[in-house]
Amino acid sequence: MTGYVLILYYSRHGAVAALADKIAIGVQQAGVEARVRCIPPLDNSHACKHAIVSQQELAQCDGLAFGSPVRFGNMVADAKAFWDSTTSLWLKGELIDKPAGVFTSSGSMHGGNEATLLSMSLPLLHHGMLLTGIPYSEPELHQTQSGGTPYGPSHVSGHHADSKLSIDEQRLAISFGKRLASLSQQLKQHRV
Ligand SMILES: Cc1cc2nc3c(=O)[nH]c(=O)nc-3n(C[C@H](O)[C@H](O)[C@H](O)COP(=O)(O)O)c2cc1C
Repeated sequence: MTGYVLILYYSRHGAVAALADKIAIGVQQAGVEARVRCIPPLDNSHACKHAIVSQQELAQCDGLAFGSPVRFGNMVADAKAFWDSTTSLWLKGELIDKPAGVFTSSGSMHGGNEATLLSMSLPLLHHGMLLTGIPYSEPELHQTQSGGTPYGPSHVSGHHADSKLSIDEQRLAISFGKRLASLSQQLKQHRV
C-alpha cells in the first residue's frame, strides 16, 4: 500500500479539526496513510492544530477530504482563497480522477450544513476529482439526531460552538475515511 489520503481543513474553534481526526482514523483503519493538514487563517488569528498544507502535498495525494466550518451558509473565505491559489495544479490536471469528499461543522442543525457541503464540492469538481459521500448502507445515517449527511460527514456544534461530536457523527466520519481510503487505492491502480 502506498501513497496517502490528504485530510485538508480549516477550523477556528476545533469542531472541523475534530472531524478531521476521526476521518484520519478511518483512513488508517483501511491501511492507508492519513496526512492531516490545515489551511491557515488569512488573518493569522489562530494557530493550526496540524501542519499547514503545501501545494505539493495536495498535488501528490491519492485522495482528498476537504473540511470547512459553515460561514453564512458557505465555506469559510480562507478555504475559498486556498482553492483560488491552486490554478497551477488545475492547469496540470494534478487532481483529475482522484477521489474526494467534503465535511463541515455548523452551529445550528439547519444553519446551512448541507448547502455548505454541496458548495464545497464545486472546486473539487472543477479539478476533475471524483466525489464520494456516505451511502445509506451506514446505519448511523438513518438514526443521527445531529450531523452526518449523505453529502459528507458533519457536526452540529451548538449555539456556543462547544458540543462534542456525537457517536453517530464520529462513526460516520470514520466510515467516510475508510471509504475514501479504499477508493483511493482502487483508483490509483488505474492511474499507474
Ligand atoms: C462568521 C461566522 C458565520 C457563521 N455562519 C453560520 C451559519 O451560517 N450557520 C450555522 O449553523 N453556523 C454558522 N456559524 C457557526 C460555525 O459554523 C460553527 O461554530 C462551527 O462549528 C465552527 O467550526 P470550527 O469549530 O471548526 O471553527 C458561523 C460562525 C461564524 C464565526
